[in-house]
Amino acid sequence: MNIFQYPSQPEWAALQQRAAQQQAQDVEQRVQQIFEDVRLRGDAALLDYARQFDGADLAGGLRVGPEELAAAAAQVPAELQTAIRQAHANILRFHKAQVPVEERVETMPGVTCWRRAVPVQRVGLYIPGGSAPLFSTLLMLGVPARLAGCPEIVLCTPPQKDGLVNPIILFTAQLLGITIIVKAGGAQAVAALSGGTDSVPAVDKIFGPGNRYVTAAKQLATRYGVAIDMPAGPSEVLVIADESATPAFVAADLLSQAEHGPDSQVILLSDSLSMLEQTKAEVERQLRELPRAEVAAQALTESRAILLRTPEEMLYFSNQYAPEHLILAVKNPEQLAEGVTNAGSVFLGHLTPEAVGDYASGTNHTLPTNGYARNYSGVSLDSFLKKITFQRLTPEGLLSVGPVVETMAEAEGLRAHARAVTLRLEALAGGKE
Ligand SMILES: NC(=O)c1ccc[n+]([C@@H]2O[C@H](COP(=O)([O-])OP(=O)(O)OC[C@H]3O[C@@H](n4cnc5c(N)ncnc54)[C@H](O)[C@@H]3O)[C@@H](O)[C@H]2O)c1
Ligand SMILES: N[C@H](CO)Cc1c[nH]c[nH+]1
Ligand SMILES: [Zn+2]
Repeated sequence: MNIFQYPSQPEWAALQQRAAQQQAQDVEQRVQQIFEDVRLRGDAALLDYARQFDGADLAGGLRVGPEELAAAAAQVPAELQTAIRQAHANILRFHKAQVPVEERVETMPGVTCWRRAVPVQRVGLYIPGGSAPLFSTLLMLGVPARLAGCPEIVLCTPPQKDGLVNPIILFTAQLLGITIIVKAGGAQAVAALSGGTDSVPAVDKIFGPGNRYVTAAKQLATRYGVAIDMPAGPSEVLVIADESATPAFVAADLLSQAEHGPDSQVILLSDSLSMLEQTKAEVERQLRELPRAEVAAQALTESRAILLRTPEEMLYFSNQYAPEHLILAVKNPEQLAEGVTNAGSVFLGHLTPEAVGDYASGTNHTLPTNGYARNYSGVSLDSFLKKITFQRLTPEGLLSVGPVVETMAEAEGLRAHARAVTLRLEALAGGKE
């Protein structure tokens, strides 16, 4: 982890660059090939890629069968089952509070308009499984999908080498009542969801994070008329720490995202050189104790510790970078939080590690990365709903709004629009309605 002291503003752009951006073109080409192959060869291509990328022989088929599903719970320790149930309850509670209220609005006398939230009908949930089976991500996607009432939920996740799906993922799927589970990962899973194959139903919207192949494939899927939640790629955290922070806590927070993958990115900002130096030393010390030290160490080669002058300057840097996660490890986090304009999710104070949002506090951990926090929100109940507007006019309503429409339509030169109103107004005048 390199320390940069008081970089000038023109130097900021390089420090804010994501490592993943540099290889984007190679990945896009590869993903395009995979996509075309799956759309052409369907299940046969999925089976080949499972062998090539996941080392799995799926002779038994691409779908998880009832026996595999039923056998899962017995392999999940009771303590973990209880923890998953608690996280499920918290996530459900937070997302339930997002249920929209259907309100009828009378814009003019007799003109009533309303908006109804309707679930996206067919959704695909991608659950990463490459280097770690992220069953927590299934809670983050499955809870809002079920709450929204999506009638068809298709889960895709890479198979283990033995051709089975991780039992904790299956246990979580059962808890959520999800039964269509496909053993496919990476770009090939996204391609299958976007066009359908014999084993994979096509969906209307694809959700879920993943590595750079998954993220690039989701973007490609939009060209085929499929919606996506957002580009949620390699994990990131930016920590703003002042001298009140505890270096060991900050180091643990940085490492918690670095351990996700070699392309994760972590950034530390401080107005105290001593805080940067102590945290760097802590990172090196704690790194040695991690089972995924190699992965985290690789991510740390692209990480930065940056000395800036004031809390305002640190916030300005962070808003420009637009991190997926922002930790405010400062004396007065509430005040600093007021100024946050670009971030996926924000963690306030010294006792709020980012890890609680990853698992169990209740907020969603599927968040925009790679600077997309500038223009996207994280996944929420809303992501699984479409809002359809409705309206109905009474005779009084037609009399009040009709002339407005006639005038505007004539001014736009759209006579048929005007006539659609005029004919009805004449009918009303003639007593036909
Ligand atoms: N942004 C978020 O909200 C969020 C949440 C959780 C996880 N994540 C991120 O998700 C990612 C999970 O990545 P992962 O790799 O562990 O699992 P993954 O499931 O995303 O990817 C595994 C798949 O990648 C494909 N793949 C691997 N190497 C390939 C290659 N050379 N060419 C083509 N395809 C290849 C394979 O098909 C494999 O099945 C991490 O980067 C993590 O940081 C992000
Ligand atoms: N930090 C990840 C989102 O970037 C989510 C996650 C899953 N498990 C642990 N963490
Ligand atoms: Zn995490």
